[in-house]
Amino acid sequence: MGATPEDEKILMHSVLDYEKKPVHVYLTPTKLVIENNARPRCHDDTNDSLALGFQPSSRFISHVINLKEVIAVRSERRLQNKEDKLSLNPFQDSSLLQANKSQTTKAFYVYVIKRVSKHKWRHKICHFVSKDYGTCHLWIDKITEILRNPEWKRPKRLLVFINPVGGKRRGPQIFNEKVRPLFDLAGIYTEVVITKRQFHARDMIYEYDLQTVDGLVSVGGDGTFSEVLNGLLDRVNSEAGVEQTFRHSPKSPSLRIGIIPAGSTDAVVYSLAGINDPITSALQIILGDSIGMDVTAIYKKEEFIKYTVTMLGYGYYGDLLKESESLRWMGPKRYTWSGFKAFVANKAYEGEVSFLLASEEDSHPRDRNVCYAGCEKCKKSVVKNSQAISGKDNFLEYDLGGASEALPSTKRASYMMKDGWHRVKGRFCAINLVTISCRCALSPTGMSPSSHLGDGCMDLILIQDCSRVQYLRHLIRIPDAKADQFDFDFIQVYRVKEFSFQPASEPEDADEGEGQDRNGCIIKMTGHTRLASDSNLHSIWNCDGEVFNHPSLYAQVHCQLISLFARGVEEHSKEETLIHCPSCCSSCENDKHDIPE
Ligand SMILES: Nc1ncnc2c1ncn2[C@@H]1O[C@H](COP(=O)(O)OP(=O)(O)OP(=O)(O)O)[C@@H](O)[C@H]1O
Repeated sequence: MGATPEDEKILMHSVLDYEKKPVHVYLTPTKLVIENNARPRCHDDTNDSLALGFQPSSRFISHVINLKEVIAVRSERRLQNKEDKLSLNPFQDSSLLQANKSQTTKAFYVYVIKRVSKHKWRHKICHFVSKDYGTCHLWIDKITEILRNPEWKRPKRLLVFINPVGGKRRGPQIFNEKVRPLFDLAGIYTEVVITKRQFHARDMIYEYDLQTVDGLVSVGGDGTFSEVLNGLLDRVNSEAGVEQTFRHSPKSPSLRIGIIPAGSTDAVVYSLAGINDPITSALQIILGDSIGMDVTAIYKKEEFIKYTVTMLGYGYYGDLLKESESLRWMGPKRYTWSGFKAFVANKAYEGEVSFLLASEEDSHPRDRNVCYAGCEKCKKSVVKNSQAISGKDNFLEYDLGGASEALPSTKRASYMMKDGWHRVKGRFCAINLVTISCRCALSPTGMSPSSHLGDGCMDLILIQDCSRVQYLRHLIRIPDAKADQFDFDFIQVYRVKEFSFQPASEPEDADEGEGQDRNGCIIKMTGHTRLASDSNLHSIWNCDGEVFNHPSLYAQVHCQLISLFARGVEEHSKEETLIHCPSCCSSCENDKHDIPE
């Protein structure tokens, strides 16, 4: 049961029927408190709608509804009018409707979210009946007024982009059947655009009057979200006069982005919510949940290419993507097949990786400190980052010595140069750089399970040239939440702020080092001896699931550059408490008002 709101101001009190029993109901600025009828009455029940000063007592409270988790409140009459017009009310089963027809004006419904299983949200309907029309409408008006509290930042108007070809091509259907009815219920106006081509969403964001909306919504996979993100960041930076030069400091947009998963991998949504469930994501948008997420800017040499949020993968994940692009007709299964082919090919690529370590002494990719909703590490990082930005160029300000000592037993084969950069040269099966954990259905804890959404760091995973058996041992640990997928001699992991890669075979190698101290030793990672062939010379980069053909790449992360309509992954133990909340489990179990999936 939630905290007793005895210390909260009581805005309203009435005796109402709830679950067919008379109960005392109290309204506070944040809660609806239901007290069972065992409490002795000290008020005239016929005129108690504003019985201020009558406090609930924790001894009698049977149910607390958190108003921050209320989607909407509706009168029964409004629902019945809608029912008459549409002949089907998606939020109510017909038996309940029939039963209530005799009380057309005295009942109201409170739609509140409920947690139905690990990370999955639905909504339930709490049905209240008052003695008269006036009391009923007083309750509706007062709750509606609280829900409109501007501090709760709930969106009222959204620009929605739906990719009709992403994933299993169900984007429009998912939006119309699962999301739109919830947005309508919450009174959110949407302008919907079904994208007609690649970059349609991005180009439209460049032109659209963004002042007229409270947020953008991407209905699709990671590629669609990436377009929306890049469109918004390009637009905001262009308007702010920020040139996207090498290592620029992008401006943070005030508009938030929501994501309704309808793609193949949905790694961003998975990492944000722990599940790729369109209804859960829609409910978090409605509640106005906000979370800051890191964004990585990537450059080819010094030329800005784009912003990314999930992963940059060279070698295994680059080859996998290259293969999968020609197999789009297979839908999401193409990744399994391409992954198998890339595994069998077992290629390794030569090059030099350079990186600037993060200064967080207490943080590294193997610390098992998972990022959950309300993550303290992310909260601290945003403050620390804003202090760093307000200082001068932070390029050489990281405490590299401290960070080096703090890293755990990870095999450290890098060499730190005088300029603070670490270098690793060798042959790599995979170079993976993740900005967030990159969870997905195949890997529920992600490519880097301890990566944070908003700590201003990327996790660098270097997989040295190794045998198929060794690589397979690593791969099979990825979906296993208890195993350490990085605990191998051929894998190194680092938490970094900046990164660059130069392939050994690129002609541009001749120019490298301009303006930087490149003197000093490079520790070589020795791998298996292979016969070099042309196809082994270089891979491509997999950037958020999109191909980037140029092997040399530079990446810099920006702490919580973007705000999303999301809550973060709720910790399982906390969720269980909520699911089995003794005060509400009976109404949760009895609820049968889900939108059909
Ligand atoms: N009408 C369209 N026709 C062709 N391509 C489109 C259209 N609309 C959007 N796109 C492009 O489709 C690409 C793939 O979309 P998306 O990433 O959403 O799906 P996915 O690849 O199946 O999912 P995921 O990225 O999660 O694996 C994106 O790059 C997007 O720009």
